[in-house]
Amino acid sequence: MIELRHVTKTFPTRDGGRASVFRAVDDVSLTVERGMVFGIVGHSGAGKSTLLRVINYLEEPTSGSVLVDGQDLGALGERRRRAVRRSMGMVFQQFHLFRSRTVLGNVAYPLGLAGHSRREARERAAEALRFVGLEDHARRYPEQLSGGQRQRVGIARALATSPKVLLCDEATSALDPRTTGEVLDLLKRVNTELGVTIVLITHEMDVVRGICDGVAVMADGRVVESGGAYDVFARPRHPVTGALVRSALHDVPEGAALERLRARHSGRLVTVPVTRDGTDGSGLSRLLRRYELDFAVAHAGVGEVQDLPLGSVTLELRGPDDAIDAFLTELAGAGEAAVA
Ligand SMILES: Nc1ncnc2c1ncn2[C@@H]1O[C@H](COP(=O)(O)OP(=O)(O)OP(=O)(O)O)[C@@H](O)[C@H]1O
Repeated sequence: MIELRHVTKTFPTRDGGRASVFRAVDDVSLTVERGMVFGIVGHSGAGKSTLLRVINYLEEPTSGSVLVDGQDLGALGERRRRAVRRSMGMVFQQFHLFRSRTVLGNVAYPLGLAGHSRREARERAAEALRFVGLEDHARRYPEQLSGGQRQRVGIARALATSPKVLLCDEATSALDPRTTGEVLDLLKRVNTELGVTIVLITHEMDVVRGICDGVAVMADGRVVESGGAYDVFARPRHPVTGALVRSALHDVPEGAALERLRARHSGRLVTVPVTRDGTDGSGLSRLLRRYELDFAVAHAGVGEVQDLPLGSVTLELRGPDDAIDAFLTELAGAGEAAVA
């Protein structure tokens, strides 16, 4: 388990020529349970990378504490702190592989640093490469691999030392959508088959949607909300979360998209959320039948988070005005309608 208690990280800066401090991470407390895939999301500059680097003390927090399995990293001696740090592997956006070493050499490298014999290092590296499906590429050099394969080498290297935790810094941001999916599937396997806890940071909601159990949303150095991935996305309480969710689902027509819908559909438009416990298709159709309303689907964006449906459909309602009003009132009463 990883526990952050009131963690703050400041950097010296100059404010109009005056020495000042910048709070990259500002009083963050959160808990990542063992065995979880935990996502930290937010826009660029929100403080995600700094927070991730604080977790394994690549950056020492200015104040607050980081506890890993109950051990306060700030209170440990150098030797024990290094041992805890070694139990956390790291995966980077730009892979950070040695160009002059083979794939096997790259994966074996941290094992050599950790004091394993050359033979043992190579055996364990070969095992890690098998896990990521690159055993046939062991003798190649990073340049001869695709971006997705390079990242799989990066993951194999992080796994070679058998970490309990994997910290992933925008691990898929340099990859195309299909390769992103493959790397996410691999990370999910690392989690379920090897029992490794994963903390990942990303600005892509699709990454979180794909594999995260829990999520924390960061803005201006702070965690503005956190919880189960589905709950946070289904009921965003902070505008940053709302914007991130909308940009991933594209489910609520706004601005020019809404104007285009209005030009195409002369009837009343209503956007209805689709959630696991809210209006599902059958409840909606029952309600439409009850008010004898006809409809056309104007827009829809429904995806999955943690294997559960999430999104919205926008309907053009057709029928008498008073029936539509009554329908909308009932829908709003159930806390479900957002009229477009
Ligand atoms: N070593 C440093 N010295 C000064 N400022 C820093 C340092 N590291 C980070 N910062 C500042 O802290 C803020 C948060 O940076 P951080 O990289 O953690 O954000 P992020 O959410 O990961 O964004 P990005 O995805 O763009 O990297 C930024 O404004 C950045 O300029």
